[in-house]
Amino acid sequence: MNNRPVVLVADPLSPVALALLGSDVDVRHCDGTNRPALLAAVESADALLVRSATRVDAEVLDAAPRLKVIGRAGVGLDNVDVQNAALRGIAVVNAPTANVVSAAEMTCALILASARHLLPAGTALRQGRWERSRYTGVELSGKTLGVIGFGRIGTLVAERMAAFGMDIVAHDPHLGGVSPDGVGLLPLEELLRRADVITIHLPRTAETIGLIGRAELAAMKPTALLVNVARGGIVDEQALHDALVSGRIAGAALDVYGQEPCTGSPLFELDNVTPTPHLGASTSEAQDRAGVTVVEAALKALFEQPAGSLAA
Ligand SMILES: NC(=O)c1ccc[n+]([C@@H]2O[C@H](COP(=O)([O-])OP(=O)(O)OC[C@H]3O[C@@H](n4cnc5c(N)ncnc54)[C@H](O)[C@@H]3O)[C@@H](O)[C@H]2O)c1
Ligand SMILES: O=C(O)CC[C@@H](O)C(=O)O
Repeated sequence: MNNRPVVLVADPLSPVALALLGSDVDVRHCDGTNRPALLAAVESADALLVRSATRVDAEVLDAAPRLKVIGRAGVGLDNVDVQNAALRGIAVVNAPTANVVSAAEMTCALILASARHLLPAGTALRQGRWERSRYTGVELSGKTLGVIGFGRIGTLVAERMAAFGMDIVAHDPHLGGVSPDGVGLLPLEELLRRADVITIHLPRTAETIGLIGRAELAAMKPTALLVNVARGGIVDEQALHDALVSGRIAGAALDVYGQEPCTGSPLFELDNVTPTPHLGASTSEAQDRAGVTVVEAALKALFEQPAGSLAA
């Protein structure tokens, strides 16, 4: 069928979501991280579907005269120029709840892995070294978890880690001093001083970039573990490297990086760092939910008449 709206899929989406696109649209694929390919393909696109890898900035919007809707299959919208899209009348839809359980479970996995040195101990064993005393860990029960950003994922992490016997404190200035479930809200400096494990669950915004830098790392306990499953750039990676090398803090687990994909970093050389390649949302359940949410929203934007235009 000719004249079908073109839906450009620029990051891998779940097969369930792709099947839902159906035959009323012309589905095309490109690698959104390949800039020339993206700029060429978006020219004929009526809808653009992405995850976190494709950057949808002014240059992409300039190259997309037909675009009506951008679907972001996940939570963070920091890779989409939302304001610019709005000025052009392009709808932007995301899936704000689709992957939050997966991201929270990933965070808990990284907290446990860091506390018990699972990655370096397993790596040593694969290399033939049985290093039991080197990898003595710490218990989490009775320790304090500091959650920076107490929204959907931060709350889910707190609930889960409370089941391990952790005391929970949080920092979130946007909650107006009132936290769900009576969790103590603290100023950032106090949380940094008190927490044994600190986990970050913030959007990347002008306000949060560089929020955890040298001064904040210096305020933490020398035994502290820092976990970031939110966004790269919120933690200053050079300052973190220095703090980990000098023993200023004990360890870190990172799912996200200032530049992605990140295939080489001095942080990856350190035994007390547990790195993962932005896997927080990478479960089949989360990807199905996120993909279906944005496909449904994109089809609605393409085929439903906006209110007020029906009589025209
Ligand atoms: N690693 C992954 O795969 C993965 C998966 C999902 C989400 N994420 C990231 O996690 C982030 C958080 O997701 P969410 O669903 O919990 O979002 P959310 O909007 O529910 O919660 C974010 C919280 O951060 C708070 N906040 C904003 N600025 C702050 C600041 N300067 N200091 C303290 N708190 C601040 C907000 O008030 C809000 O309560 C997303 O924006 C996304 O970037 C990563
Ligand atoms: O699956 C992805 O692309 C990661 C998405 C995740 O970082 C999010 O913000 O939802």
